[in-house]
Amino acid sequence: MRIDVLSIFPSYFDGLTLSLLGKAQSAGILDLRVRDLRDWTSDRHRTVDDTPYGGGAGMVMKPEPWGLALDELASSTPSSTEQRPTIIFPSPAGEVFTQATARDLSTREHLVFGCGRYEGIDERVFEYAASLGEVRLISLGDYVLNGGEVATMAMIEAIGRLIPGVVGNPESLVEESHEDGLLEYPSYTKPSVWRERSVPDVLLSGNHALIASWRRDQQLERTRRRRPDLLPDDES
Ligand SMILES: NC(=O)c1ccno1
Repeated sequence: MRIDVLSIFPSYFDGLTLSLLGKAQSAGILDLRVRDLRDWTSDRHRTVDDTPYGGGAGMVMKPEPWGLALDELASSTPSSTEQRPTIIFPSPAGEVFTQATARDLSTREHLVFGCGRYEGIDERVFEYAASLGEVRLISLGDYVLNGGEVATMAMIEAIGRLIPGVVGNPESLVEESHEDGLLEYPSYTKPSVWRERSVPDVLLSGNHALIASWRRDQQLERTRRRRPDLLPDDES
């Protein structure tokens, strides 16, 4: 998978060279390229924003640098695919990002993330981008960040770990929160007693059927308590 990121703060993404995603890049599984949007400006001050038409506080990101940058990145979609790129703009006004979104996007060949700043990006950029690929405005949740960088980091991690070969043991992806629609069961490791707290006896029983049943019950209990909205109708 090829992932391009456009940001005026490219060093935000230095952390993506670490750990599993860093190893995936070294192994050629993930081709991550972070670019400075200012590289597509032409004035001495490398200007990317201006005042909003119609008045209002703050500044709006100018369309010109975005148009030039998206033209270049969208035209460099890996030749190995017929797919047009999926162009993602993190936005509190977008669809909510879920594990299903991550799984869907992990099947794409080319993702382009556009990180807005200030009061946002000129609306015509989203309209224009639709001529280059599939456009998705995506939100991490109902709150506002100062820009799209943190949301992009989170999405790249959630998507990247689902790409085959990134996580060593694919089995570890199966029993996770939200994979089966429920919150995951509690986990324990040695020592069996810690500060007078014991590991549940069932996990020491060696009875795999009993352990599986206990874990499912724990998932339902936790989901019922913390996220009743996720419960399937027959379990609510
Ligand atoms: N809620 C979000 O994902 C977001 C992105 C940018 N600002 O807020």
